[in-house]
Amino acid sequence: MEIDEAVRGCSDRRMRTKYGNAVYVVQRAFALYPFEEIAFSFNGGKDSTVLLHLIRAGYYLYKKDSGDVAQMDAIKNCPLRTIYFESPCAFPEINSFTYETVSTYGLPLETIHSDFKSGLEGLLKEKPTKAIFIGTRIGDPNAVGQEQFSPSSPGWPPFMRVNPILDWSYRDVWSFLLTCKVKYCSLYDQGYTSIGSIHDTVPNALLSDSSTEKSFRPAYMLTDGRLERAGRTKKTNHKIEMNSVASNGMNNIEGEQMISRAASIIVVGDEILFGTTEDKLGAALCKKLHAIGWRVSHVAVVRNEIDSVAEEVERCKSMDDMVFIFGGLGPLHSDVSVAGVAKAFGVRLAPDEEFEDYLSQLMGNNYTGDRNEMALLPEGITELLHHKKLLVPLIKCRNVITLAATNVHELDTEWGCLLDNQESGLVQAKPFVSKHLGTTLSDVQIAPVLAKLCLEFSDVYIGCHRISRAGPLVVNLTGKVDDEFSVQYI
Ligand SMILES: Cc1cc2nc3c(=O)[nH]c(=O)nc-3n(C[C@H](O)[C@H](O)[C@H](O)COP(=O)(O)O)c2cc1C
Ligand SMILES: Nc1ncnc2c1ncn2[C@@H]1O[C@H](COP(=O)(O)OP(=O)(O)OP(=O)(O)O)[C@@H](O)[C@H]1O
Ligand SMILES: [Mg+2]
Repeated sequence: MEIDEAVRGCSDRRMRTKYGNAVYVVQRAFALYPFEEIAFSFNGGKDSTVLLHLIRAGYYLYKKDSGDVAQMDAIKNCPLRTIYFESPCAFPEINSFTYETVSTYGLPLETIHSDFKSGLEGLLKEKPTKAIFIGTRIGDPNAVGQEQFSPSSPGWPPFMRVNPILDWSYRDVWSFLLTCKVKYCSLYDQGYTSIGSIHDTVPNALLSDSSTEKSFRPAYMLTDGRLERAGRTKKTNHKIEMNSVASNGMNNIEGEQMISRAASIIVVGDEILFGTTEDKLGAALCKKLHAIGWRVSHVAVVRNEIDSVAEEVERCKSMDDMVFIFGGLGPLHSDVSVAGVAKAFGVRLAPDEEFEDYLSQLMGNNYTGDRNEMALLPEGITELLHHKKLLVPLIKCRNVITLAATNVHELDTEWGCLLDNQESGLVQAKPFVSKHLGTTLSDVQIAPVLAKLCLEFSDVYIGCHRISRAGPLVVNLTGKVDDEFSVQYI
């Protein structure tokens, strides 16, 4: 079978792994459901073209494994029921490719001329349909929360959505199509990277060829797969939307400075709780936040357990403007921080191609790329914070920033990068002003004075601490200065 041979014979280990997992899903679907009750949702797009060839390969392997050896030569194609929702707004190139392809591969086509939901209702009434193969991939707007086998949503007719390429990246799709040398719709060679209707799809501007006017490079040349939908004009790109919300960096409008900001810090480390290591980073970060006028509401040390991290993140993320996490980041069994953040936001971990590129550059041959657990980041909520001084960008999930620093020196660098980066959301707030007073008055003498001051100046922080029981008491007064240089307290 030519697809199976092409992939198994290629040198791209990651491709072979992705292919192996996807054809396994296809084979299980054939084992689970009667062949005539399975359909393939095909629309001539690149993802469904990949899926078509995976289904052909999976069907061949399924038949081979079931001992249908006598017929093996005959199984060049997979005569699976194929459904196409044809719309008058489809590109003519998509329509012609779809029709040509089903004819080339002997697919019995059922064309549906209504919207997805009512079309599927009609289909299920007409013919029992238990499962439908779909080319959904992580990163598609409708992929969030789906697995390789996901029942249709409430309100939709009942069937199993089978998504064999759910974990494939944009680059995986193109590696496969090019490795197998299969035909794909001609629009992809004209700069289209994801195809909707003629009204909402244009070539991806990131592929525009500056040397020749109005010409675009082919879709496989797009390097950042997250921007594959940049040519879908009417729909907003989730990532871009998030960036614009978060684009309130240090040099932002003065109005931002009036707002009081609070952060919490979560330190992940069994070794700190065992008492074998001392946390220095929490204290250093408190100082840095204080220096830019942020209040630290809370520093917590938690165990290297997904649930401990998740519970703490869940508490802090809704309480404070920003949450910082240290520790538990990397490939070790105890590195659970990112998984804890994902759990706190109720999303799963999904492969991030860009992050993976950084890791493979950093680790060279030690990073194999087919086991990419370290490049799994919380789906749909992750932004990468880049800086030329960082070898690997920092991970920001909504208002939670995961720091990679393991000592104070590394923290200094990362902090500088965060302050430089507009997307970090670290706005400069009004600075604090602090005064420290020492007194040898006894606690009993000073207590009523401080109580009165607390009542009178409720927006000034008044704290006390001692170096020793017998020594002097240090009183700390902290507030913020307003524009007229009088004290406007927090
Ligand atoms: C065969 C098939 C099954 C679908 N099942 C569901 C479903 O169960 N729930 C749902 O919300 N959308 C379902 N959809 C709609 C898709 O989520 C999505 O809206 C559609 O693929 C359009 O994607 P696009 O906006 O990227 O073009 C289904 C679509 C197809 C083709
Ligand atoms: N009009 C349609 N008819 C049949 N199936 C469809 C249709 N639109 C979407 N699908 C199914 O949903 C999947 C995801 O659609 P999507 O548009 O993201 O991918 P694609 O069309 O294959 O590739 P591209 O992202 O380049 O447009 C398709 O692979 C296909 O299985
Ligand atoms: Mg499409």
